[in-house]
Amino acid sequence: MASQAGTADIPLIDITSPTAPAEIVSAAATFGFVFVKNHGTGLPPEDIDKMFDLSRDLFQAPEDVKAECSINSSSSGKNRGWLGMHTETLDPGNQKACSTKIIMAFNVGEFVNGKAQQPLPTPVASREGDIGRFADRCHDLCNKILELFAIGLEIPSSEGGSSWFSSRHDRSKGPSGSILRLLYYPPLPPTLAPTTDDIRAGAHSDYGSITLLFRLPSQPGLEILTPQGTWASVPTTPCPHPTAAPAAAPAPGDLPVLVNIGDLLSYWTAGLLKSTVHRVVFPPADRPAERLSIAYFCHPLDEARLVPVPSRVVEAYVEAKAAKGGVEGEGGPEEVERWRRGVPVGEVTAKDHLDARLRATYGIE
Ligand SMILES: O=C(O)CCC(=O)C(=O)O
Ligand SMILES: [Fe+2]
Repeated sequence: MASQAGTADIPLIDITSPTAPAEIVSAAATFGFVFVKNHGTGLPPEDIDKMFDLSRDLFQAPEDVKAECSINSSSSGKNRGWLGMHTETLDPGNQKACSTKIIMAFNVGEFVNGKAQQPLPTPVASREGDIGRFADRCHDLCNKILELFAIGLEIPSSEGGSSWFSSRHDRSKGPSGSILRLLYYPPLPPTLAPTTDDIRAGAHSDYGSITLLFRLPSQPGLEILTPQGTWASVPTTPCPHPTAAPAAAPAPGDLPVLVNIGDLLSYWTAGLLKSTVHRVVFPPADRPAERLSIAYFCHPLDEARLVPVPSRVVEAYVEAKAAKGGVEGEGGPEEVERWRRGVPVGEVTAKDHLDARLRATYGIE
């Protein structure tokens, strides 16, 4: 098992800066995670706070109210709705059976004309508009970020240039597997002190293109697996520069947005952009024991074909990797070969990829 390291020194980026494309590619290629300053995201801090309030109302609702919108119900649709504890097995080999709920989530799929395409639990049904607007803004931010990646990867304008990725995430062209997920990690009763082996969310990588992650200032717990095989905690506020004056505690919505690369974008870039394994651990005893977070999993259009990215930066990376016979931990010759072929075995479209991951995680067919 990986040992504990310190804190991950994940860079903080201003997406409106002219240097953002190079900075974001470098952070994604090094850490797979990057902090994005709230400024320029199009996500007003008040909206983020409002989503946390809504999330609290949802999770405080009685179990039977939430269960009406279960992910297993036929009216919710694939990968949508309420998930209780053991519905999700992120890391079956290492996650210990803890006899209480360790993670609860509500997955909201794409809206059509401002309407959710699944039942919403009573406590939040009247706030459908807020949820839809937040998901839309998250998607728009993801597209801004994907544009920065396209610029940073120097995709020629003859091939689509800065919109190479975002055009494949343009929801006006069709459905995608994008999901807004509200997460709640309940406090453990004192009789159930977690052992060091108990993990709140098992080690996993995300499936899609990129994930936006919103957390609360007083609720750490997220850790990433470093290339050295150790776990490093991800601070809720980026580490200040050593010489900077200590900042006042930020309000939740003022925190930078944490962005991470998913498997699909990593695959698409032959492993240049890293899809980093991460997990959520229990907090030290002096911290509030419950934890809330919100994730937006951005996926390409279902029918987006997984063709090679026309980028000389990616190509140079592949050539360098091939020359070394593949780099350990960054995908070997097989990955290089898959990328050269352009189409992974059995996965022609983004939907093929997502379906394969959902089958492995939830047994969803
Ligand atoms: O709650 C968190 O901080 C992370 C959640 C996560 O990684 C996920 O749902 O994929
Ligand atoms: Fe995740």
